[in-house]
Amino acid sequence: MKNLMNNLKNITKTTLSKEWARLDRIDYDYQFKNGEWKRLSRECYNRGNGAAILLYNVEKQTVILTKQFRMPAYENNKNEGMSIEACAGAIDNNDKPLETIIRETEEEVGYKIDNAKQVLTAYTSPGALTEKMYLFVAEYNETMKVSKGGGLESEDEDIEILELSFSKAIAMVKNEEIIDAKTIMLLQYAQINELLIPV
Ligand SMILES: Nc1nc2c(ncn2[C@@H]2O[C@H](COP(=O)(O)OP(=O)(O)O[C@H]3O[C@H](CO)[C@@H](O)[C@H](O)[C@@H]3O)[C@@H](O)[C@H]2O)c(=O)[nH]1
Ligand SMILES: [Mg+2]
Repeated sequence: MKNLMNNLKNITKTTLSKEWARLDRIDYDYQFKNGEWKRLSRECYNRGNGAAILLYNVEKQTVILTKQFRMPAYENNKNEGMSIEACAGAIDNNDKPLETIIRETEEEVGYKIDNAKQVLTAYTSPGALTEKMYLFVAEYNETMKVSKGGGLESEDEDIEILELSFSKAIAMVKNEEIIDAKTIMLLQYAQINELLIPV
């Protein structure tokens, strides 16, 4: 690919690990603001992009979230392994974010949605991950519930489905029971744009 930045050249990539996802070391010459060139090196973890969705119900003033074990969070803090998150999934190579999120919503929480709106796009950790997340919202109701959800056994997913009042979810952000970034962004998006109103 053509290099669009003229303060960057001689980019080489070395794959350090390639099991579930790929860890590359990328070496490059970088020109600082003072004009000086220097060879630098950064490790980039590539597990593709992702999509996440906040399901909300205006009549009931509720949202659907998931709870699952996350080893990286547990590794950081043994009390934080069980993570409360908006439904989310990795985007397969040729999929569009919308296709991914429709599929993941059915697999993880059992709702067949027809109307999802993309509202935010965010790098989740641009110093370390190549991942960009596409964030959606959609209304849900009981007529859309088509299966029990819980995730794919074939992928060893073990997902608990939570239906919470919006007020409770916002309170859980404040008291740090919800500490997943994409989930906080989506809940705050809903609050700022008054999709739901916490009491
Ligand atoms: N064997 C194996 N399985 C893995 C590994 N890493 C993840 N998995 C499993 O692969 C499945 C992927 O499930 P998805 O629903 O597609 O993704 P996700 O884990 O929910 O991640 C979503 O949210 C993340 C941010 O919190 C995003 O990073 C990601 O892109 C995606 O949107 C999960 O069951 C997960 O446990 C690994 O290193 N080894
Ligand atoms: Mg998931």
